[in-house]
Amino acid sequence: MSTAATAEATGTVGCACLAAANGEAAQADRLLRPLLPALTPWLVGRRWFTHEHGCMTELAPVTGSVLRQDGDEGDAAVLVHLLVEARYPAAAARRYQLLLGLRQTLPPVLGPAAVGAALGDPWDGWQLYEATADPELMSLLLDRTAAGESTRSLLLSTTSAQPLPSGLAPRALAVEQSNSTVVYGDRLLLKVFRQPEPGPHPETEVLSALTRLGSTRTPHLAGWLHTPGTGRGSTVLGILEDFLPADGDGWELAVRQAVDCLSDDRRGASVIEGFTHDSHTLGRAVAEVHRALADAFPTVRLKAQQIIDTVADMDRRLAAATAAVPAMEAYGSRISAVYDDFAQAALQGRGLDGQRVHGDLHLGQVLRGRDGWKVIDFEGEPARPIGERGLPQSPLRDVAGMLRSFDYAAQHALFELRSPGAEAKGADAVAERLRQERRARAWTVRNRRAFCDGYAEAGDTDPRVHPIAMRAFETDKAVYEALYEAAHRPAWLPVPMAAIRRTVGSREASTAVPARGGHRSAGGTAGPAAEAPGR
Ligand SMILES: Nc1ncnc2c1ncn2[C@@H]1O[C@H](COP(=O)(O)OP(=O)(O)O)[C@@H](O)[C@H]1O
Ligand SMILES: O=P(O)(O)O[C@H]1O[C@H](CO)[C@@H](O[C@H]2O[C@H](CO)[C@@H](O)[C@H](O)[C@H]2O)[C@H](O)[C@H]1O
Repeated sequence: MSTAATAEATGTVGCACLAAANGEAAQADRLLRPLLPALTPWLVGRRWFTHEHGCMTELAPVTGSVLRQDGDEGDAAVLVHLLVEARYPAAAARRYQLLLGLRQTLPPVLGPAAVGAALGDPWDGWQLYEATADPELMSLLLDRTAAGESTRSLLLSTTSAQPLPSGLAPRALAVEQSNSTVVYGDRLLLKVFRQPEPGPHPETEVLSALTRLGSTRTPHLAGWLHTPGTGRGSTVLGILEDFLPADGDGWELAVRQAVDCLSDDRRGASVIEGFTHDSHTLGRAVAEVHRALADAFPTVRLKAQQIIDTVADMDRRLAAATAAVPAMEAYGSRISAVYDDFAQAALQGRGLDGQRVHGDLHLGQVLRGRDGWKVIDFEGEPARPIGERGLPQSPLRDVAGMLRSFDYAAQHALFELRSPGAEAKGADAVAERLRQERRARAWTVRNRRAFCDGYAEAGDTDPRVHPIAMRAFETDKAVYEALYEAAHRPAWLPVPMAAIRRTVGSREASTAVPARGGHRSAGGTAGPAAEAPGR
């Protein structure tokens, strides 16, 4: 890896900064203009691009900078860092962070990252591509910013006075969700936020607090990329954390085990119980993380008004989901009844403990390593405004997210086992399918129970003593999932819809709607042995 220097927007080598405060957008505009023709169609196809109602009218530059290797002959790879704003006639603008590579000729290995050709100076005819796929450029980014030779619009702050390890080989993680991730030599991981917003970032806040506390259940924060300034004047662009070696994330491990457990061929006593120990230790790990978060951030007692506000928020989400998912309409009043139970319990004086939470906890957010489960991705729920994600909430929300995830894993295992045209293959195939469905339900119940047992042992509360709150949180999560699936994976929509059907059904079947005075908390009291709702 050669050394590097920053270059000006014009592409002239030797100037350490791109944009002075004045005219920053104008310089970014000069950078963006030749890239726009190829960039726009590519951008709208990204998994992290949000499609608003109405056509995007403009992709406007906000800031831009260029990093290039020192001493190159003008034909080496160039890294263009851009913040751009997608603008719409009738929706708020959205800001995106782009890391783009430019080379005169694209090597075949970078073919899958290709965006198109630049048109106009200073890179007319150069090939544009997604830079996180290019190890050379990702080394350049980390080395330069770590050396403090950043551009004016891109800085790296670190949590330790020790220098970062150098010479680590970068590789992009193939999974691309809301963000893009690059691993450096299995030591460090850089997560690039694709829709960065000004102000403090929930994940930086949580990981820096937990790193200070010495938490062993979460990755240590090594640093963060950001724009200059302080408070709301600065934008966190990415975080650098320890890479946690793992045999897999909870989702892969759970689905793999559930497939074995559901199928006739692979079943045995050890397979049936296969994941329950993991679910149990996972419950304990999540309780430990909740305890650490309660130590690091303020805790509150959520009283009637706050719970009523939460219910109003759930109702708003339900309205949005009903507009987006026609099948939701049939359940609207029954879902509202689940939320009303929660509000009623609060009005009868039963509160809940509130604290900083994860906000988007599911099996994909936990990694199983040699020393147990680790919890990652503290960005909070992507659909919530960033400024609200750090507000104290009931940790039962996270528990509800994880319980929903066990249902997802079992349903996904069923999907993987589906043999096309089973019905046409006769009675045996139909009977096998029914067996698999029964086993999927049993797998879910077993693992939810094991998780709650672990959580109750290591934490302050057993989620099952709060059936009313849990039913509301799980229903709200399923409504969120329906919205998410409708937008991103319509084929998965039946999973949350089936959960909603069961949850409203379980409310109607139960006699759990409590009599006045019969509760300890807004969650209600069903006794510690009660099964978590939704089954
Ligand atoms: N500290 C870490 N150590 C190892 N792998 C990680 C770490 N953080 C994230 N990952 C991996 O990167 C993937 C994406 O990370 P995540 O924080 O969930 O990003 P996103 O917000 O885009 O979903 C995870 O599913 C996990 O496989
Ligand atoms: O990981 P992200 O922060 O991007 O979370 C979003 O995407 C998740 C899907 O990748 C989505 O999770 C839903 O699907 C999971 C299986 O793919 C399942 O384990 C979760 O229980 C389910 O909610 C998540 O809701 C969304 O915010």
